[in-house]
Amino acid sequence: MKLTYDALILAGGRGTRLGGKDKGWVMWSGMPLVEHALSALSKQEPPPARILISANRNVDAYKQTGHAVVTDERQNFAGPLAGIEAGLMRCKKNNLLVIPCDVPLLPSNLYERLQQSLTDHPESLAAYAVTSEGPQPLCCLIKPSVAAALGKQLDAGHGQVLEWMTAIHAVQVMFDDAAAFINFNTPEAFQAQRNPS
Ligand SMILES: Nc1nc2c(ncn2[C@@H]2O[C@H](COP(=O)(O)OP(=O)(O)OP(=O)(O)O)[C@@H](O)[C@H]2O)c(=O)[nH]1
Repeated sequence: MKLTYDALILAGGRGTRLGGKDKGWVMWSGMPLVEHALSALSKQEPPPARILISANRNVDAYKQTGHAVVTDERQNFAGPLAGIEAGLMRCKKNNLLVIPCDVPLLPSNLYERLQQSLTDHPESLAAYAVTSEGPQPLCCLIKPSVAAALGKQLDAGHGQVLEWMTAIHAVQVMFDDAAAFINFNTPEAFQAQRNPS
């Protein structure tokens, strides 16, 4: 029997390196990044039972995608973990696949590989992607039972994602295709990808 899971698209950041733009609505290859993220999720096998969008601006526009929008409980852009915390408040049963909105080329086996690794390591609370370019801790699958520990971590002022993943002994899952995890977070990154094949 295949497991059911939910997904969370992180689109709640400041977008400072893109001049403060709301990254989910920045266009690339004919679509806003949030639509690329939705497309990447629809290609997962199986696709998520439910998709949540973590956003702190343009909430009504995100709702127009037809998915539930979750805003951070913490003020002033406390970072991606604050978005994950708010997502987990709405997802108490299923594992949660987290993806950032600014990684539009994600592989279609992201969920399958991360879930397999959690199945292989049942004691683990999370699994995240790693490529030859380094860890990609925001491309992760987490168990809902981690919510309380995450809240405490944030209360203590520790917002670093990799630090948290290390603290909870998350499993690393190696993906060969580093290009699939390219982060579109600077004007240069968009420029470099202007003509995708
Ligand atoms: N919910 C939520 N998501 C965030 C927050 N900060 C960053 N993110 C998301 O986390 C992912 C990685 O974000 P970063 O690139 O580190 O930060 P950013 O704010 O998007 O961009 P910069 O300000 O240029 O660093 C993106 O998908 C962001 O939308 C936050 O405070 N809350």
